Amino acid sequence: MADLVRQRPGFLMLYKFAIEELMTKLRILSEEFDLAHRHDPIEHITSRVKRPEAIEVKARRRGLAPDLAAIAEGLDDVAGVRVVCPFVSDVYSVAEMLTRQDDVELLRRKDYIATPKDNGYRSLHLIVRIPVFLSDRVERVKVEVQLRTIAMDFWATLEHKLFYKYESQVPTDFATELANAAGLAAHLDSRMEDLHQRLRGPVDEWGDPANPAVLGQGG
Ligand SMILES: Nc1nc2c(ncn2[C@@H]2O[C@H](COP(=O)(O)OP(=O)(O)OP(=O)(O)O)[C@@H](O)[C@H]2O)c(=O)[nH]1
Ligand SMILES: Nc1ncnc2c1ncn2[C@@H]1O[C@H](COP(=O)(O)OP(=O)(O)OP(=O)(O)O)[C@@H](O)[C@H]1O
Repeated sequence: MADLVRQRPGFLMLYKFAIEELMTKLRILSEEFDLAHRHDPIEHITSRVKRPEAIEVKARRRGLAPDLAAIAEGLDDVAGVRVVCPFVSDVYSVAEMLTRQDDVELLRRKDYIATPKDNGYRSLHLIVRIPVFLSDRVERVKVEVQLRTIAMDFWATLEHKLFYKYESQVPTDFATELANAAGLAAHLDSRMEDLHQRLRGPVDEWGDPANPAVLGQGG
């Protein structure tokens, strides 16, 4: 299957283009929101096209037929974008601003912030489909968008390194430690969110903080 993917470079190129389209949308939201509200809701963005070998492993695990149409249909994360936000409220704002765009079709939404996974994993996942305009046609391509805070990303990145791919082998006491650590990260997020809201204060009729002095912007 990995060879099949490699032999058709146009297949993965489509996902690369979809990522570029989505990254442009996110960069525009980031810059414009910052200008309008004096707060950038995006800390950083990363992306990846899944490697042919990883596509093969996952396609086999899912029992997919060995053809590109089955992979495109059956795998949602061949193209992946990860948006890391300063605050939890930013995660939901960015998701909302992205999914209300006319050409972004929301296929699935999993809120692992409202309902964390048993191991403690928290993030908001969206599967979206966006149009990619080619020389002779338009292709609608799926992209997995993971939105999370810096604290959630810190935990998930280290957990991925330690355990994610070896879930069944995690000893119980390790799993408990890990879930506790995720709880600490969530607590930190909630304290930082509280500070953020207090610093912003009530917003005026333009959507700007009514308390610029507190942000160091008062005359
Ligand atoms: N570090 C970490 N990442 C996770 C965890 N769960 C999900 N993810 C990430 O989120 C992606 C999608 O996970 P889900 O939304 O649960 O999707 P799924 O199709 O049910 O699960 P997968 O077969 O893992 O893709 C995964 O491929 C990982 O990149 C986790 O427990 N730890
Ligand atoms: N949506 C995404 N955006 C950016 N990076 C991602 C995304 N999903 C996974 N990654 C990163 O890509 C790297 C390779 O991950 P891989 O393609 O093997 O998938 P995975 O999501 O970790 O696992 P699985 O294959 O079980 O879904 C990892 O570092 C992972 O954190």
